[in-house]
Amino acid sequence: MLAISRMKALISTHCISKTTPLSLFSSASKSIRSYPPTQFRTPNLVRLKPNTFVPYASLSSEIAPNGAVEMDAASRRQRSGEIHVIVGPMFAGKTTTLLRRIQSEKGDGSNVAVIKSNKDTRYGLDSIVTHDGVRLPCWALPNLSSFKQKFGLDAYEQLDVIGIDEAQFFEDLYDFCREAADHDGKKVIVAGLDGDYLRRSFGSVLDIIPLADSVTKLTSRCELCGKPAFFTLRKTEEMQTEVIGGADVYMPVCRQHYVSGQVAIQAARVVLESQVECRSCA
Ligand SMILES: Nc1ncnc2c1ncn2[C@@H]1O[C@H](COP(=O)(O)OP(=O)(O)O)[C@@H](O)[C@H]1O
Ligand SMILES: Cc1cn([C@H]2C[C@H](O)[C@@H](COP(=O)(O)O)O2)c(=O)[nH]c1=O
Repeated sequence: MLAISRMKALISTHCISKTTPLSLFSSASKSIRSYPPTQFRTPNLVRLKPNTFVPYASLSSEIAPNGAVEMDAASRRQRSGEIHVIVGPMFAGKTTTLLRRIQSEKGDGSNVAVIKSNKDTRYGLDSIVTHDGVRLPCWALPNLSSFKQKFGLDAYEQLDVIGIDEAQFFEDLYDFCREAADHDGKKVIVAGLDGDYLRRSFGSVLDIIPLADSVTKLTSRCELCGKPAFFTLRKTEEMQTEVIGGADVYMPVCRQHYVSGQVAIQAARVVLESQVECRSCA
């Protein structure tokens, strides 16, 4: 109770109205600069991008000849970031959706960058590529913490939107997304597998759901019956979590075919293992 009344007193001494977001009380943002959600909109705010509002008084930006509002680095840092997560099984269109959103942001005049894991070397390291062959240049990195340094600190300041593909392979996903959205004011769009071939949580993708503004779960088509597919079946006998591959190794399946597929694969594995044992006995 004491703590709550102290907090209330602290808040009232700042003379902040009821509509002020809590982020304004963080030590990092002492002045009132940016207002994230639409419900906090007040008449003296100007709209820069969807869900980005900055008071006229603090606006430090220029109108480009094409009409786009160009923000300086300080304004970029002070506005509110966003995190959007796209999940689903393989072949569900996660990369396609990420690519479309990034291209749409670019079309709106945002500075964008896309990162993918350097573990996935299927289509080379310089682009993210959908299963349909659509590609976009990207940074292939071993981890996300190296991005700022590699991209360059000045260039990072200028970024509005960061896309992350194959997010399940990044161990530092949670810290990177939180820092980029909460402190650096970036919009982060993350695409990745929520589950592995055994339907276990994959990497840190599910850990960032509590940080997210939106979560989109996509489905594919079951390769065996054409019904909506929620899961990824591994067709080979490898048992480690990470095995890079495409349609040669994996297929999207519905619940019924996931269960029957797992039984068939397990039976095949038993047969193979007994054959190996027989050979070593002979
Ligand atoms: N075996 C397959 N099953 C389903 N879709 C496939 C398959 N092979 C290629 N595709 C195509 O892949 C597209 C999705 O590609 P992509 O966006 O890269 O998916 P994800 O990133 O979710 O794996 C589908 O729209 C479909 O046209
Ligand atoms: C299910 C599953 C997948 N992987 C790998 C296979 C691919 O290289 C990527 C997923 O790519 P996509 O863009 O979603 O098509 O992840 C894995 O290593 N382990 C798994 O269990």
